[in-house]
Amino acid sequence: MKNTADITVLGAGSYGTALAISLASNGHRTLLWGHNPEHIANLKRDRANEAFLPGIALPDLLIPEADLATALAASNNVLVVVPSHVFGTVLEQAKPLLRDDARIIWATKGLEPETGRLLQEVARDIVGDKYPLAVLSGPTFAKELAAGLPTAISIAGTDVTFIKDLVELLHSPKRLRVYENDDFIGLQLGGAVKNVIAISAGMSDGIGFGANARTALITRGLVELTRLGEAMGAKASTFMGMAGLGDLVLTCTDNQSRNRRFGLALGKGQGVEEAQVEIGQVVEGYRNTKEVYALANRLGVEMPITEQVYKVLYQGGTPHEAAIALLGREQKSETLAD
Ligand SMILES: NC(=O)C1=CN([C@@H]2O[C@H](COP(=O)(O)OP(=O)(O)OC[C@H]3O[C@@H](n4cnc5c(N)ncnc54)[C@H](OP(=O)(O)O)[C@@H]3O)[C@@H](O)[C@H]2O)C=CC1
Ligand SMILES: O=C(CO)COP(=O)(O)O
Repeated sequence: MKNTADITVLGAGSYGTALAISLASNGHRTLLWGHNPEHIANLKRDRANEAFLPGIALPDLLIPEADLATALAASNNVLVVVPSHVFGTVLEQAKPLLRDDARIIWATKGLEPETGRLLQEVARDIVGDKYPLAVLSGPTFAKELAAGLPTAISIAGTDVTFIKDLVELLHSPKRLRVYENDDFIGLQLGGAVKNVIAISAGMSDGIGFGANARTALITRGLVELTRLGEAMGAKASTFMGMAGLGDLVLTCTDNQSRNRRFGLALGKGQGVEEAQVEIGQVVEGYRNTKEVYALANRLGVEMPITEQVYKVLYQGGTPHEAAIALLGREQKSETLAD
């Protein structure tokens, strides 16, 4: 069989598979690489990813692949969809196998563990300046995307041609609307910070608070994200789009979100570890709360919701204490500067 593809996806979990399904459904030959050969063998046998997206058939043009070298030789377009804590590791593995004309995009939502660096910095550090980079961000639950339900998403990066080609590959007039955006930093940051705010919204609902509290958290979470974004050179207007408000509303309000479900479990009194095990998939906000909180402190940006989530996850605080601390803050006017 020919070893060429229009795009190679790295990461065969929920979202990597969903994006690969979407690309293949658009008529593009898509290689889907996963690091576990047994999992890839199951995908080939079942023509479905029963572990992550049960019951959804893989289109004929989606080719599961267990060998990284084969996957990376097949296409110059490389879409990375692994959790943020292994993003660097996977790029390190990929680096010696990349084609000269490779172009790298990721749909990972998070920051580098410990350093809190944006993934664009991690990628540049590992692969150098040679390859165009891009990010995909926005409100997109894997299951709905894979099922072909209408979805919209944003894309930004370092190279206009790469972005245009990616829009061509991803956009579907029937299912997926892809918006070009010129704020590379803002799109990455939105995807990381919304995870933290979704945990807070889940905690609030888990405690038994109502729609008023949840909506206040989304709204003030957007203020925190915008403040941090502006301090990092992003545009405030980006956060009124797909990767800001869009992803906040999605993940804070719907139980498909693992970050929200994690918060819900904590709000109901479950422990951090127990809640993660029960969810069984990546909960990016768990690690990313630490990175976002540290980043805010380094930049002197006030992020009270993030601070309270941090206290619950890492300092033994309870969701009730977090709520009391937020409600008891000093009165202020509703402007970004405050
Ligand atoms: N699911 C969604 O709806 C969305 C997810 N995202 C983002 O996409 C990223 C991936 O999330 P998602 O697919 O949902 O996560 P899942 O938990 O569903 O899957 C993660 C996948 O990554 C694999 N993996 C873990 N470690 C490595 C490694 N070292 N090398 C290669 N593969 C590895 C896992 O394999 P194994 O099972 O063997 O550990 C698994 O297949 C996250 O940043 C998430 O925020 C963004 C938008 C939507
Ligand atoms: O990023 C997502 C939707 O846009 C997925 O959210 P969770 O990681 O919380 O499930």
